[in-house]
Amino acid sequence: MLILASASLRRQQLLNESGYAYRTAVSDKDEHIQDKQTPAENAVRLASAKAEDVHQRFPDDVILAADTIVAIDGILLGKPADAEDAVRMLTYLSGKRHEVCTGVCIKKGTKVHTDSEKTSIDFYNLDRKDIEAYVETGEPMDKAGAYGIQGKGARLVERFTGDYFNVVGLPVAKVARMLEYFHIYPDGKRPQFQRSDTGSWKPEE
Ligand SMILES: Cc1cn([C@H]2C[C@H](O)[C@@H](COP(=O)(O)OP(=O)(O)OP(=O)(O)O)O2)c(=O)[nH]c1=O
Repeated sequence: MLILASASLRRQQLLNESGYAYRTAVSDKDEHIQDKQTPAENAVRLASAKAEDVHQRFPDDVILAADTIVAIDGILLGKPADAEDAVRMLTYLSGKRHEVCTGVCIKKGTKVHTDSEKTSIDFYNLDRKDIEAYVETGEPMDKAGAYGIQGKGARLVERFTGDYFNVVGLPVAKVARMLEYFHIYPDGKRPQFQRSDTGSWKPEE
C-alpha cells in the first residue's frame, strides 16, 4: 500500500487527481532548514525525515514524502512564522526571480529513492499595500515563501518556468516515474510512459 506522509491537502489532492490509491499518515518530525545546505539538499533531507518517521510506523508499506522550499539569492525560505514574517518574505520576493524546490523521498524497507525538482518563478513588483492585503487573507501562512500560486497568490506571479505542480508541493510527473520503481502505478495499471529520462535508476522488471 502507498502511504502519503503528509498533512497537506494539496499534496493529497494532486495524488488523488493523478489516479493513485493511498492512505495518509502524518509525520510529526520537526526538522529545520539548514543554511549550509543547498535548496535541493534541504528539501530532500526534510522529505526523507518525514518518510523515515512514517516508515517506523508502517514498515511494510511504500512511504511517499515531500518538502517544498523557496530559494532566492542564496536565502532559503520555509513557511512564515507570522504575518510580519510573511510581509518580509513577500517584500524580498517582489520584482525578482526565485526558485521553488520540492524534495521527494519514497521509501520501502531498505529501498529508498530521493529526487528533487526546481521551478523558476518571476514575481511582479508588489507594493506594500498589495503585500499587506494579501497577507491579511491568511493564505500565505502555511506556504513556503508565503504565497500560494494556486490561490490568490497567482496574482503575484508574472511567469514561471518548470513544473507548476512542483510549486504547489508535489512534482507529480517526477513522482509517478519514481513510484514505478516501487511497482506503484496510477489506476493500478502499468502506465504508458516512455522511459527516456530514467537518469541513474531504472524500475525493476
Ligand atoms: C510556493 C508554494 C508553496 N506551497 C506549499 C506547498 C507545501 O505544502 C508548503 C510548504 O510546506 P511543507 O513543509 O513542504 O509541507 P506541509 O507542511 O504543507 O505538509 P507536510 O509536511 O505534512 O507534507 O507550501 C503552495 O501550496 N503553493 C505555493 O505556491
